[in-house]
Amino acid sequence: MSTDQQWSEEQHRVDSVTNQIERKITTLEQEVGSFRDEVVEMRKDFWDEVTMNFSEADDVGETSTSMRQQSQVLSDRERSHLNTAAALDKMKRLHHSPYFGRIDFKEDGYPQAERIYLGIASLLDEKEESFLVYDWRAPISNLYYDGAPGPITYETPSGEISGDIEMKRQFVIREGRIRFMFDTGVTIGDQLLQAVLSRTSDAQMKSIVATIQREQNRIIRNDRTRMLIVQGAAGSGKTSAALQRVAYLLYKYREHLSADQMVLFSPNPMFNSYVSTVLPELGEENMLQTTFQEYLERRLGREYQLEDPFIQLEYVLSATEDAAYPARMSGIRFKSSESFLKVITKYKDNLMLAGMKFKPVRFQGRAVVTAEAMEEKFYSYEPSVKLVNRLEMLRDWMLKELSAFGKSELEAPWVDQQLDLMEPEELQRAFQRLKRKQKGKVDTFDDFVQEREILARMVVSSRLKPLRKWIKSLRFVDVRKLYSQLFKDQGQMVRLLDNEPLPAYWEEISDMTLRRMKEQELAYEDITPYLYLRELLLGFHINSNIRHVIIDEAQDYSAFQLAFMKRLFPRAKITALGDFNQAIYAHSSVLSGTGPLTNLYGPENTELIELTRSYRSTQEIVEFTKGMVPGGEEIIPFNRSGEKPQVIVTTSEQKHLDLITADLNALIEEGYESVAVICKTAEESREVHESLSKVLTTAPKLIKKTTLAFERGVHVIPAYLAKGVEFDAVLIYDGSEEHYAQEHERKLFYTACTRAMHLLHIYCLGQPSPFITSQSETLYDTGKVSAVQAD
Ligand SMILES: Nc1ncnc2c1ncn2[C@@H]1O[C@H](COP(=O)(O)OP(=O)(O)OP(=O)(O)O)[C@@H](O)[C@H]1O
Repeated sequence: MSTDQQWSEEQHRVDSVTNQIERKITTLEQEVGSFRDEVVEMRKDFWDEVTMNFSEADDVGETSTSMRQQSQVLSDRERSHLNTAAALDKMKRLHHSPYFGRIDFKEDGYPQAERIYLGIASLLDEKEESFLVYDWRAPISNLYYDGAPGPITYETPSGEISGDIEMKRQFVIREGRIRFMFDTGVTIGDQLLQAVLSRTSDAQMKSIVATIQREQNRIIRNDRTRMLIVQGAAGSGKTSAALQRVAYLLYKYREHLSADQMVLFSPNPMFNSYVSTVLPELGEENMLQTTFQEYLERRLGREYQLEDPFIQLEYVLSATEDAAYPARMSGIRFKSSESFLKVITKYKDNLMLAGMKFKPVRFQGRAVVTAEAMEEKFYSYEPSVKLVNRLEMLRDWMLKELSAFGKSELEAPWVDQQLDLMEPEELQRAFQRLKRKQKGKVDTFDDFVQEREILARMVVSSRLKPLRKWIKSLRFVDVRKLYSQLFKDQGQMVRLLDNEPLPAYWEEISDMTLRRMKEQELAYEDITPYLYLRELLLGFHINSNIRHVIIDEAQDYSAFQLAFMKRLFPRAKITALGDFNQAIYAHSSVLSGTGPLTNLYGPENTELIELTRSYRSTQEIVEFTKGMVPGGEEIIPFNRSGEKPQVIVTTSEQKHLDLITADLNALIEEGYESVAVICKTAEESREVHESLSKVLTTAPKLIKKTTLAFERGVHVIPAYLAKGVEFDAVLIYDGSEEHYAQEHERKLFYTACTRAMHLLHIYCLGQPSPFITSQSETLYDTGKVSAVQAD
């Protein structure tokens, strides 16, 4: 406990630092103002300042030098303006809460300990000699997160430093006043974390820099491994750690790394908005954010109707009675597997020898180059030449064939017809164009024969232009046929599989795939393999600018997709964050210790960090939910108490809805800011939303896969869209046996329940799910919700 004297000394320091910040703010505001005025003036006067003279060659040179100098001065000023504005912005962020931690570190060989204060940015004193505040990402700040009081060493760019941590202290400073202050031991104090976690949830995620835990710090500061896998329980801070890690890397490598060289793959667009404020809060620009589906749409969306993962999941969850269900499931598993990846790779290798499919080049219904001729040509090249290079050779040959064809068409009747249809002005314009192109070589229209030939050439060339473009972009490779072929020829698939068996229901899988492709559709499980095959054949569209790829909810990616991403970003380090207990998609989990994720770069380039402490939910909710999943006994709740989860059983739909309505109204009345009614599917969410809209005092919001922003209030949401986000209170709409009993529904149910921070109420229309009843009755209460009695 800190004494009054310590408190007043610290407050004194806060006051002094705040005063210095205020003085800096005043100076910087003046500087920003004058730079801005200067830039505005310079832009206005730009042309006056430049000496303009174009009469002689020398003068032109002088003019351009003058322009260059002037624009150099302008861009220097603009840069100064931006830098000063950024410094001002930083001061403003520090103003009301300049720091949150202190350590006293005595370096070996020095008589006295240095007091090191940590904040979200660094601050020098007025003489610019010593640090009043260190950035939380500075090397020395690591001591705060990683070290307990006692002897310690830490790394700096200039070598290792050893010493003793004599004290570690935490603050909460608001509006320049110390609100909390306490000294802590090994970890960053429970008290502050208690306070932070007891708050109500927000529409936007918050930064956690003041309370980063030791194991999270390992994730944040890990910058050596090529592949960092984080397996963490629900609410263990995976997303938080990932975002602070981005801020850390941007700081540490600020000379070489910018925000647009990092990309975060999120589970859905709403999640993007949920996390988008963390980095700006820390004074950094956001990294690029996208979803895997968005990427796929960009690549294939114009050619096919693409199924998204949510539609696939809806099918998996609700079509169990469908006769084709087992085959679809078997297909999903197979097409997401590493085996299928190998099949496609081998298939491509085999295509070097035989089996390529081409689309003929046709013009006005006539073959310019037949598919057979292309095949023959393709296989006439040296077999040792790479497939992509052979395609390029083929392309060049085809372009020549097309030119020859064009020549042979000059006398064709359709060309005459075309010329007859041209208006005189049109002819004149065409001629002018041609003249420009040929740089005056063509003088007049005198010679009729020459004129006709020139124009005919032009007409033919313009009509063949799309074909030329088509050939140049290698679209003559019939990827659709090649992919279909995999499902048409069972013998070939058996050979490609080597010794592995064909997946169950192979015939049905093949029929299903071919049928959908005929309709110009690709099932979600087919999209990545299809794209992979296309890229293998035509060359990978790689992105070498990206240096860090962060994959959140990594358990939702198939082995196939991850391998694909590895190729896509050849120069990137990957951080994959996930929880195998939340793997709700039909493809198997990729997060096991020796699983496909580790295989991507090999164990020597991979590090796995596990997070077992769960921060989001109260102890009671964690104790209850951890019993639902295998390995759950490892999950440690953070020491924050609340009421036990409630299980409310009803027998009539009307009563069910009445109880939920009363509960929601009571929660709103009590001041809960974000409440979710979590349903199983989108269809159920729509129906529940409709019913609740009629009876609730506050209009509920329906969350759909297209919802972009996350707001406070009452939400009705399908469980799979609630991934990654959290609510003060969660009401499971129907946790009955009928809804959640199958093994594949276990993780979905777990995911839904673990979204709750403070309250979890599970309504069951009928017998409760076995995921509830298989647990000790001491972990939950039954039917105590609100004044309304359950039946
Ligand atoms: N060190 C910390 N200090 C303060 N809050 C924390 C800390 N770690 C996690 N939290 C809080 O716990 C909650 C869960 O964190 P986060 O969403 O990052 O977890 P997650 O592991 O990604 O969860 P899930 O897999 O269930 O989506 C958030 O409210 C976050 O702010």
